[in-house]
This record gives sequence, structure tokens and C-alpha cells, in this order.
Amino acid sequence: MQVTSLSLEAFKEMDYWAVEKYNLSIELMMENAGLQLARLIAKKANESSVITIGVGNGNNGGGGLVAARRLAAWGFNVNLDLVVPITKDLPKAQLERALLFGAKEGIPETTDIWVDAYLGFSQRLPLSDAFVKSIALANASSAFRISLDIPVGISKDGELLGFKANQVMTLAAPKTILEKLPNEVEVFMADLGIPKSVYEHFNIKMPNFKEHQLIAL
Ligand SMILES: NC(=O)C1=CN([C@@H]2O[C@H](COP(=O)(O)OP(=O)(O)OC[C@H]3O[C@@H](n4cnc5c(N)ncnc54)[C@H](OP(=O)(O)O)[C@@H]3O)[C@@H](O)[C@H]2O)[C@H](O)CC1
Ligand SMILES: [K+]
Repeated sequence: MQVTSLSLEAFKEMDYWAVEKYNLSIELMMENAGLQLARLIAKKANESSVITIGVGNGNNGGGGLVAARRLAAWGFNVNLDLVVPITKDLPKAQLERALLFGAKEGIPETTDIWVDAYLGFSQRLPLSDAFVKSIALANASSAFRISLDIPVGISKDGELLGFKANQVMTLAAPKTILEKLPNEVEVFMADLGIPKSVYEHFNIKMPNFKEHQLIAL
């Protein structure tokens, strides 16, 4: 029997398998994630939109920084909320690129679209004060809110305690933790380029990525 969604632990295993068996590096998958996120953000934006992307020190932040770079390349006004120092190699390289492309550091006075690439599947609760402060600002703003992969601050059973996302763009496969989000939260799934054989190995139905790289759930 094929499963329909994965626990975070099972998803991490699937990810690891794709990296190990197919030499599909995190950097390559991050590029796909960031492009799909940029496309989702661009659908909500217009020329004058102010976009803020919240970034943590990990690969969730790295994906947000790829989106920042792509959006800046398309001419959007992109701002980066760097809550913690970005010290890990891959997110640091993505930050340098995003800044070169014209993304700016800091939270602007008003934001139209606020993106949570603060933390993804490696987040530990409780969150540190710096994250709590940024999430409170985002939730109190009138911005449209989009989370990359998993909303930061979500409880283990899917309660939306932290970032109050209007949309979530999750990666590669449906995750059990997202099933209990309120009905009004729109969830999309994005193609990372993981091959069908990996889905089959983990007994999960591959989403129809050959037709659409971004699928509404
Ligand atoms: N193939 C893929 O699945 C891809 C996934 N991507 C995205 O990557 C994230 C997961 O990335 P990861 O680097 O494992 O972790 P996070 O970004 O979720 O977290 C980063 C680090 O933040 C620290 N952390 C965790 N909790 C807290 C907290 N409460 N307060 C402060 N800091 C915290 C922790 O680092 P430590 O050094 O402190 O242990 C985390 O490691 C996934 O969700 C996807 O969005 C890629 O973008 C593409 C490929
Ligand atoms: K997130």
C-alpha cells in the first residue's frame, strides 16, 4: 500500500537516499526549492510590493535566500530579516549571492509579503527570543505570509503556534505534520528533482511533477 504523507523522520531518510544514491546535492535541491518559492511569491506580488524574507542559519534559510536572489534578479524589492548570524557554508554562500543581486539587509517599515525561511524541519522548540520577536512582528503586520517547507514554531501535532502562514510551500512530498493546519492555509508542494525510483523505494506516490513543478494540495 502506498502512503500519502510522510513523517519528518521518514522524509529526512528519503532526502538522504536521494543525496547518497543519486549524487543529488542539497545545493542542487535548494536551487529548485528557491526557484519554486520565488515563483509562488511572484504570483502574489506586483512591481511595488515590498517582500521580506526571514532567514535562519540552515538550509531552510538557504532556500529562502535562493528565492531572494531570483526575485531580486526579476527586479523585486527584497529585504532580508537575518535573525541570527549566518555562519554555515551553504546559507552563507547563498546570502553573499542574494546581497550581490540586490537584496537588502533589515526589516523595512512595511512589508507586503513576509516569507518564513527562518527554520524548517530541523527546528527545535522552544524557539530562541530572536525568532519569537521576528515571528511576532510578521504576525502583527498586514503582510501576506508564506512559509517555506514547514511554518516556524509549528507544534509537533501541526498546531500553528508560531508564524501564521497563509500559504505553505513544502518540498518534494506531503508531510503528516501539515495535515492539521487550519483549512484556510493553502499548501503547495514543490519539485526538488528527486527521481521516481526514490519515491517508489519509500512506498510513496510521486506527485505529478512531470506536468507541474508546483502543486496545490
Ligand atoms: N532536500 C531537501 O529536503 C532540502 C531542504 N531544504 C530545506 O532545508 C530545511 C532543513 O534544513 P536544516 O539545515 O536541516 O535545518 P533548518 O533550516 O530547519 O534549521 C537550521 C538550524 O537552526 C538551528 N535551530 C534549530 N532550532 C533552533 C531554535 N529553536 N533556535 C535557534 N536555532 C535553532 C539548528 O542549528 P544548530 O547548529 O543550533 O543545531 C538547525 O540546524 C528544510 O526544511 C527545507 O526547507 C533545502 O532548502 C533544499 C533541499
Ligand atoms: K519555514
